Amino acid sequence: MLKTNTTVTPDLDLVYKKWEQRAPTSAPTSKPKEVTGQLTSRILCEGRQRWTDKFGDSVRPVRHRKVRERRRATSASTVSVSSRLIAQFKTTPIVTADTLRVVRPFMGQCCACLPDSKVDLISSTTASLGIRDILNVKTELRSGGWLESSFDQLVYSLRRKTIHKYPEVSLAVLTCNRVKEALQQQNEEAEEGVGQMLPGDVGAKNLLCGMQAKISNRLLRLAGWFLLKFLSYFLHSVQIHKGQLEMVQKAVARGNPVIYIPLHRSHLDYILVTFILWNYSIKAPYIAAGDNLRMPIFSSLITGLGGFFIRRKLDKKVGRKDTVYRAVLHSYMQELLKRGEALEFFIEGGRSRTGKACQPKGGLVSVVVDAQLNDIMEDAYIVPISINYEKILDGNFNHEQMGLPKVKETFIGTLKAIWRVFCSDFGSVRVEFCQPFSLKEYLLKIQPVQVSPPNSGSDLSGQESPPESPPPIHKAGSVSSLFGTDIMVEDQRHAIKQLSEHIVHTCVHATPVMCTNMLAFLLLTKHREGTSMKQLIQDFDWLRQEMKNRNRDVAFVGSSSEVTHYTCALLGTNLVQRSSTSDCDDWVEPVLSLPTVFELSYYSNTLVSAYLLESVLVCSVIYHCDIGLFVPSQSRTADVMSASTDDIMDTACEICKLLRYEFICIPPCDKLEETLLETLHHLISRELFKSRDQQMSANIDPINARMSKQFAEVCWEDEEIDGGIFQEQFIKANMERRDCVENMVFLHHVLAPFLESYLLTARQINTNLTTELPENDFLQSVHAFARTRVEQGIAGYAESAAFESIKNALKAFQDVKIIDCYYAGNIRMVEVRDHFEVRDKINNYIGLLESLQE
Ligand SMILES: CCCCCCCCCCCCCCCC(=O)SCCNC(=O)CCNC(=O)[C@H](O)C(C)(C)COP(=O)(O)OP(=O)(O)OC[C@H]1O[C@@H](n2cnc3c(N)ncnc32)[C@H](O)[C@@H]1OP(=O)(O)O
Repeated sequence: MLKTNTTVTPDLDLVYKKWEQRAPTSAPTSKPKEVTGQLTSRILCEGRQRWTDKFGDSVRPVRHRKVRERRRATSASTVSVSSRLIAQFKTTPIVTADTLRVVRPFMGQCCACLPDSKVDLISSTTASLGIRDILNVKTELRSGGWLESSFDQLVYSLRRKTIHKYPEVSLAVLTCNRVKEALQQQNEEAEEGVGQMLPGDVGAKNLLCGMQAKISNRLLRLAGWFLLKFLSYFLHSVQIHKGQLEMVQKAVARGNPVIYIPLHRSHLDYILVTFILWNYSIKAPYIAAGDNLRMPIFSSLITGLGGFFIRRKLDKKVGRKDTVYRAVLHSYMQELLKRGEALEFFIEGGRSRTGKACQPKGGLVSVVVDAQLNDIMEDAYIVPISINYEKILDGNFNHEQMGLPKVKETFIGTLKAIWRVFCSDFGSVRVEFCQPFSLKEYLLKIQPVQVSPPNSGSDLSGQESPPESPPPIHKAGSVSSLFGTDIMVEDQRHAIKQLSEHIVHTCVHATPVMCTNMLAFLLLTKHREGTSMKQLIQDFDWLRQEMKNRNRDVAFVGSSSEVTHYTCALLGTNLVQRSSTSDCDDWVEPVLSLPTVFELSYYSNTLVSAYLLESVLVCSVIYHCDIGLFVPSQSRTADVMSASTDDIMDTACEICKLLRYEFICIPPCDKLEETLLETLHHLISRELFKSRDQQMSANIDPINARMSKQFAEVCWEDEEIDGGIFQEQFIKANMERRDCVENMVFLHHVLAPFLESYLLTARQINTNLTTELPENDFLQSVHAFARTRVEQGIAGYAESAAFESIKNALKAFQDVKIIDCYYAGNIRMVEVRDHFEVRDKINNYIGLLESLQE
């Protein structure tokens, strides 16, 4: 059968290509019947054969019949004929099979800094348990009787054990000392004329009523059945790793609270997490929901399914802490934790607008840490979660990346969005539950937290509490730092920040790579001017191998050719354009105009983390060695300057520091210098860089000596550094080999759009920020400048006009003490720092960033 297929393939391709050239895509019905018939059966045959070859007869491609029929009916006008055919038979590349167990890397394992958690909950079989498609319940209904086969979803739903007891905590919250003291303090302030007087505890009661969840087992069961039935209308599969869920089940069984912390990509995230847990009969978590979701009908659904409402900003007024609100929220969460309930919150504080993880927020994490430090619970398990979509359900964020305000959620808007979702195709979703780790172990490992007195947890009210008493409520007024000069608590704040960053870093590196991420990444880094389909498929293969080498999981299988065609169709013609060329191969081109390019870079950004440090080092070498990477190859000289490792490392660290609002480059338990040195070594071993030793006299500063020593240790283990002489390493780019140059250009392209945003922000600070300005006005002016550059064709990368990057750049320049921000009333102002070195500093940054532009 395989033989027949291989012989048939070229002929059919030819017939099909000829037909496609004749028939315009707008008239797909003109396709001759015999071609459609032949092609259809070929694809089906090939697909089935490949499937059987790979997985045997026991596993079938999962595809909902209704979806197939509906998609057949609706897809005609939107995608080209070839793409449409591929989309219809997409079961081949997308797989939800048990038997994938051997080839896939097991993602999300605990970091080496948590040795006990790393070996806890996991067994020798965990990694090999394989992938499951949650929407396919047939595999779970073993008996296969009449009832099961006719009403599979209903039977499955009724068999879930969802009768859990959810505690009532209102009384405990309202009578706890923290809330009472907060009310007392507020009333004292009101008497002094600063705040508003509240009768008794009415204020706290109202706040709690509007906040708390009222989980209903019946509603959960109904929602579970509904989702089983309808998710397959717009999703092909929801893939999870069975081993990961087994670990979560074990953690839950221990009775300690489990804290689910997902990265936030879409409104479907929280639905999927509870839905998956429901599938495994695990108790639903209490989920922190921003009060922007408080809408008629939806509010009741949200609270009934586990959501509790929190303010997106805790304090209503800048500079005035709402102590009562903070106390109520804090006590509510801690009462739940005391009773062993699971919590879930989105640590980034909102959905990512860029496809990259956002900087984590510490507020809710601090409540959990506080509960641990105050022995409110014995221990808690943290479960980082990463969810990735082949196509994002929430549309795109182009509007906000163009500097326009976020459109507010409304009842009608939500209904429209749900309708739109039901009428579209979003491919598959992969949900990665990382290995749960013990909070106790993490906190014990961090010295500053350990040394804090037992009852001095950091909390939402920013308090330090004396032992044996509830924490006193802080004094209102401080805007930036809560704790003033109290070093111990400041340390604790830092520890909570580190924990949050650790969680986000784990999630980012566990994120499975979808086909849309890979295609967008290739188009934006390697083929901005477009390429032939043949070349694109080759590169797709190369990138798959790269991901494997970098221990990243790729969430699909199948031939790169089919996956590439399918991905082009899924992204759609407004992002990726295809045209036929004379040599019977398609030409594929990314759409780089504003604002479409932001959507493409959203998908591409998932992969940046895999190349981040290499790209940083290549940028550093470009800056120091002044290599003509961007000049045409014929005028390029192989004889290039070399630079000392110290200089290269310093600049690389500086770039990482500058980009700290874009990426968490390394987990907080690692040292940046060491990780960069390892990466440098790796690049030398790949021959992208050449290294050369130079004997230096001992008259050197200790930092340089240490760096070179470290480098020598990493690169040349047997090399001795003795007495006053050491070997200083010099690095230069390998311009002699074409593949090395191409690789460097590629690695440069990974970060170049971000660096361009930073460059134009620096230039605007230098020239336009002559007096203090409202931050928003200044941001808008930088953004207008960025857009104009794109429109005039001056910009190297249209993505550089992304509003999010410009905002991050401004924050970074504040961090490196070039600008100052302060509040004038409720308005945030920016100004250039009044310091004699500031101009030199900004010019240095401009120099560095300009050297990295093509
Ligand atoms: C089977 C069927 C299934 C169906 C199933 C359906 C499920 C149906 C459920 C729906 C569920 C919806 C879910 C929607 C999803 C969202 O709505 S996402 C948006 C809402 N969620 C979040 O934002 C969570 C993460 N955010 C946070 O943690 C933020 O810190 C907060 C709590 C929102 C506050 O933000 P903020 O006002 O901007 O303040 P922030 O600077 O973060 O700090 C606040 C305080 O925290 C403390 N803090 C902050 N950082 C630190 C630190 N490092 N150390 C110590 N203390 C710190 C301090 O006390 C600080 O106060 P200050 O001393 O600075 O004044």
